[in-house]
Amino acid sequence: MRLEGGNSVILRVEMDKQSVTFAELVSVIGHQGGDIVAIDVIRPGRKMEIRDLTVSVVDPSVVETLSAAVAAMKGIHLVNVSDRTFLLHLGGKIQVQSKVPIKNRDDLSRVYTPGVANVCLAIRDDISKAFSLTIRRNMVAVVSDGTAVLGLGDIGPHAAMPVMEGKAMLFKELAGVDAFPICLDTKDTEEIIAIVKALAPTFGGINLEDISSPRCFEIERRLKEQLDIPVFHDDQHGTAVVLLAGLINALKIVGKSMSDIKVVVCGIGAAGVACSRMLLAAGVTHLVGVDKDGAIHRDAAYENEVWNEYAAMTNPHNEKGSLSEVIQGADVFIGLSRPRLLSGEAVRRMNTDPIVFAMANPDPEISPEEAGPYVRVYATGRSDYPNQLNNVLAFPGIFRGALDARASSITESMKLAAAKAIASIVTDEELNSDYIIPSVFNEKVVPAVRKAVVMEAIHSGVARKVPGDFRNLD
Ligand SMILES: NC(=O)c1ccc[n+]([C@@H]2O[C@H](COP(=O)([O-])OP(=O)(O)OC[C@H]3O[C@@H](n4cnc5c(N)ncnc54)[C@H](O)[C@@H]3O)[C@@H](O)[C@H]2O)c1
Ligand SMILES: O=C(O)C[C@H](O)C(=O)O
Ligand SMILES: [Mg+2]
Repeated sequence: MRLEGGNSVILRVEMDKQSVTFAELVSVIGHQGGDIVAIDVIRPGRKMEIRDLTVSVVDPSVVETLSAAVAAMKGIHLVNVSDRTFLLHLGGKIQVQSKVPIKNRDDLSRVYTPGVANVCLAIRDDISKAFSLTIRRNMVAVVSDGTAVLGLGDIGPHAAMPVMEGKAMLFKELAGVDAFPICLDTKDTEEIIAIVKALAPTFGGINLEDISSPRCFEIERRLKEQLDIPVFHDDQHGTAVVLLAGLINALKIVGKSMSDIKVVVCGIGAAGVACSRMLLAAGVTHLVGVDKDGAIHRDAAYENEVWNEYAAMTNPHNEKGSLSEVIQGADVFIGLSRPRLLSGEAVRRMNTDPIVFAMANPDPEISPEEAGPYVRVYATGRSDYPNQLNNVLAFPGIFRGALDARASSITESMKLAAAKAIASIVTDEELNSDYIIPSVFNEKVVPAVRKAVVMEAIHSGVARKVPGDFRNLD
């Protein structure tokens, strides 16, 4: 059995108490490398009893032998073995909830016909009232076509849904933004643009997610042109914001500056292109991008037009070759590609105090175990290692700020301000190689990002409203 996210399983067992004791069961599980961390009695009984045992294992590969040993015990019927992560997904992770109860005719006639009609007419006469009188004010669409889901690739719209539901949960839990996942059964650029455009009256913002490159660039650009609400491709810009925040702090640890470092970005897709642009805007000059066929350089004519633009703005020495060649002497590696593409041996050939951000999800380009002996600062996109560089640090606060300022778009300066805000949460006293970026659970993150985004929205003229808590600020 493959354990998904966490090393524990739930065994549902039916016990015949006349032929087996609980102590015997505990002993068999312990013998097989399992540790019972929780017990729930599902159906009590004097003779037969059903219990759910949450069993933690250090090595997930023992689950099969452990289950077989339990199933083989006299007086035990192993009803099923479930992964806690799968159980958590039963029936999906979010639901729609009403804000007001409907208890009587009076309530009914106000939330619904006839009362609702006047509200509709008020919006017909002044469309901006949709922001005050409907869910639009606080509602974001999380839109995916399932073509670049995490690092899993094109797994389709149905399989993408758990990630999109997860993003919606994070919006709500971290920033109070209502978000709805929408997985589209089309990969056609024109169709996606038309559908999202048609959906826009329902939403105050559009978060594009896990749409593969290069289509994602065109889809985002065209939707930004056509819509007057923020359109934000999270894998590009959320990632770039967090990456910059992490790099600002990592460079303080190694005492290097943006203008002096050589950066190698691996995976020049949605995230890789946007992160590279962000780094160039932040002052990096020596940046080399590497994709499947090696370094992106100016002597090639790429079918992917974005790579031709990329070649023009990066790789100052027009380096060619594979990742293991161009990594030579690099100060920073940024992985936004696939698992296990970087070897410890390659990291050994980087400059002194190498910084490795292996951000592919769910499995990084190099594991912490392999990178450990050679790196000075190491980060991944995952929550189970130190230094989680994940766009979840950015998108909730960015949309919170954009919605509160009723911004018509999210500008470059809003993103830059968000990156600096995230970086600044880690104080100089706290900063160390295992703490370059605040935790997702750090309660300062969303307010700091929101504030930075609102201020910049006002300065850059895209705010259509000044939130109450900003009215008396200069
Ligand atoms: N930590 C985060 O916050 C975060 C955010 C966004 C994306 N990511 C991760 O980054 C990866 C890319 O995401 P994306 O949305 O940009 O996807 P994408 O499909 O747009 O880009 C992936 C790129 O990797 C390239 N690639 C594939 N094999 C390669 C190889 N052997 N060597 C070099 N490049 C190779 C592909 O050609 C493509 O250009 C995924 O693993 C994703 O989970 C992480
Ligand atoms: O979903 C994540 O954890 C981050 C990012 O959006 C990704 O696609 O990997
Ligand atoms: Mg994503």
